[in-house]
Amino acid sequence: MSQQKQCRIWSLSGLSVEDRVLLDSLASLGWAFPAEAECGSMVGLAFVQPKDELRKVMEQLAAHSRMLWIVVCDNNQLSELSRLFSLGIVFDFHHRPVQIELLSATLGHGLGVHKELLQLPEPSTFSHDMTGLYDKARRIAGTDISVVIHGPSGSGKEYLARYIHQHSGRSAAPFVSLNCAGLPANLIQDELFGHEKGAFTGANQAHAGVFEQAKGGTLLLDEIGDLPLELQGNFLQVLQQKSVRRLGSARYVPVDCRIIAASHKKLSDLVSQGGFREDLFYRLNVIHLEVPALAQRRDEVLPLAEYFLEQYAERYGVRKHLSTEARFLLQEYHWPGNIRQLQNVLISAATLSDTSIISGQELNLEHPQTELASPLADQVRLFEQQTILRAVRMNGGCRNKAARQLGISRHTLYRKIRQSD
Ligand SMILES: Nc1ncnc2c1ncn2[C@@H]1O[C@H](COP(=O)(O)OP(=O)(O)OP(=O)(O)O)[C@@H](O)[C@H]1O
Repeated sequence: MSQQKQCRIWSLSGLSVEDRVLLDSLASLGWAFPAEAECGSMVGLAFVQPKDELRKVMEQLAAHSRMLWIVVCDNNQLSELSRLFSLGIVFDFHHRPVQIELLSATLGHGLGVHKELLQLPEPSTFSHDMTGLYDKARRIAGTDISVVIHGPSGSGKEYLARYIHQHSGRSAAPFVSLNCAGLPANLIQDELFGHEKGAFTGANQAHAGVFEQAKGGTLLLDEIGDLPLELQGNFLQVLQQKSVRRLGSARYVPVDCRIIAASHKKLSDLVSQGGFREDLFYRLNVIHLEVPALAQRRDEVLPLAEYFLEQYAERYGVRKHLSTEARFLLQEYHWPGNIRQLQNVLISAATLSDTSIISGQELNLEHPQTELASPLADQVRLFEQQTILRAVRMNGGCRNKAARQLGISRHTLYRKIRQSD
């Protein structure tokens, strides 16, 4: 179902006949009201009835404060409910009798605003492989199956996880991410499971762990391969029991979130090396998604670069363009830091370049490290191959033109290409 004109319906004590007529009119303007579980929308239409206890209304809407609420109520309830407005929980009010066109416009505006507020990532996939990956992600988004995403740092693992969340029935609830790398075990434990006030010296306040924070939504455990072995056991227990207990508490809280684990290390390798529990691996790795390094999807480099420049233009009102040389260098670079590095390179070049055209030099790309350990002859051959490849690409694939540019005969160029194949 298209998410474009979806909104969630909420009501404490059912809908009146008048409200149902209103919904029919909205439907005729293209609005859909899917069930909560299928609804990808972040905007909700809350119906408040004259007999509703306003305190309860407030509590319930505040509990779903990530939703953007538009309230339909009676005129005399407006002043009391306006507190919700000042708390930032309600986006707008419409009082009965409602003007349908105006309400429809408010809902549309709400959808736009919410999307911007959360900066939901738009899928920008420009290669066949990546489109396939995102298609797969969309297919599994509707389920609660555990997913493991593997790929190098900066390649877009979290982006993909957010995409799954955004396309799931859980999108109105929080997306919470915890990076398990580089934190001492006791801190990770605290972040995962939380603690009660007074659970240890210095625990001045109760703290909800990420399982609780992600209630109803999605929990991304990034760099799960770095989770200490002793905590892997606790984590598995949470998954099996579907409940979590804060440190210092006797109470188990039900866990209601989809788990996505990401790692730049291959979990199956860690299992065989004894660094990751096999039972946890099988529990998590129901669906495996592989995000390739940017260097393995070179056809995406230039479209992504253009996409980042467009984003820059939208944000700063200045559209910068890439010179031919800059395009060529971007295409040739080895991108050890993947999409994150590409994004940083473009933002910095767009900011620092004096003119509207970004030159090759302004990209400030360091040269790829050649293997100094390899013999000189191999390095020369590698350099020659790269130069030829570059010349052929720069000449739109025409080998005759490339040979002319390189100052060698057509036969020599063909021979060298054959040798490198
Ligand atoms: N398909 C995409 N289109 C646009 N931007 C993307 C895409 N994939 C990733 N990005 C951007 O690239 C940057 C790095 O992505 P992300 O944080 O998802 O990588 P990661 O693999 O999770 O990195 P790390 O392992 O270091 O946490 C982010 O700013 C993200 O918005």
